Amino acid sequence: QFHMIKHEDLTWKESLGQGSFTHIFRGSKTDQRDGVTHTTEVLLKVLDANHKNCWESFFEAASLMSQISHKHLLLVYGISVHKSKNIMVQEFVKHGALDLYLKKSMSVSVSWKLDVAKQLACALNFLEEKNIAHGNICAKNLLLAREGDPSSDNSPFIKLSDPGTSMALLDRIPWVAPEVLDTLEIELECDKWSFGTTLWEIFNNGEAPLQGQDLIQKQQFYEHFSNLPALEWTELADLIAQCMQYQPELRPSCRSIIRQLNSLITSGNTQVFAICLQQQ
Ligand SMILES: N#Cc1ccc(Nc2nc(N)cc(-n3cnc(CCO)c3)n2)cc1
Repeated sequence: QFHMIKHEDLTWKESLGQGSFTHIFRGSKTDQRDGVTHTTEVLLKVLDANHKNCWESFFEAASLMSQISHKHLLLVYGISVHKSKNIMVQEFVKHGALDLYLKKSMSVSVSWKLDVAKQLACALNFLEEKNIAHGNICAKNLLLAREGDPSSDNSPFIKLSDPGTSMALLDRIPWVAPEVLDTLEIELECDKWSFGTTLWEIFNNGEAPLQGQDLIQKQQFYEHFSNLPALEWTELADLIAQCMQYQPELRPSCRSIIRQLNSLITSGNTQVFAICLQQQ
């Protein structure tokens, strides 16, 4: 159900790091179209040979993303199978994963963060309308295509990456919704929970929630119905709390999330505007 790419059409460049079961490389692919050779910069995501057992979810993720297209969904060109390696060929997104970007550049503004949050909410709304659950929403799976900088006033642009191989569920606490640990089913409401966790990450400069806690402590976080430490901005903390409700049916719809983000953007701008007026 997706395009097969010949191994000889791929060029491998430097390694860009390792995920849990995957290794990523910068690369390029060539293809002939109407007799002309095109070379495209790509991201090569290799699934470790010794994790072949989860290659189904790897390819399922790829095929899901390649069947639908949206400006905030990562483009997957296809897959390539060579010897014992399964390779997903993705569009190369210029600035890489958002969690690393936020950790590096501590100076992104509140409006920048709200803009990114709104783009993610739009991507989720698109998936919700197609009744597709992503299952692995987190800052690491948000890729930054455009930095956007305050001077030239152009805004950031993100792409939601493939769900990736479903890592061990306990490791994904507190991104994975609590009910998933019981049902092992990914529903639309699960993405709302993960959206709340990702919002928390974005407004904590990419810091991972429950950083450094071991699996027992993470399991207890759910057993005690705990919540993440609330942000100072109470309206934003409220939105995160709504998304991270233990009862899935009480979590807000994407439309409600977008509406609340819009009013935070407006109120944020109003506050900045008021401060500017005071300073005149
Ligand atoms: N320095 C640097 C730098 C690194 C990477 C990119 N580009 C890119 N493009 C993609 N399609 C996917 C990813 N990617 C990054 N981490 C993961 C694993 C977690 O999802 C996937 N990175 C750009 C610059």
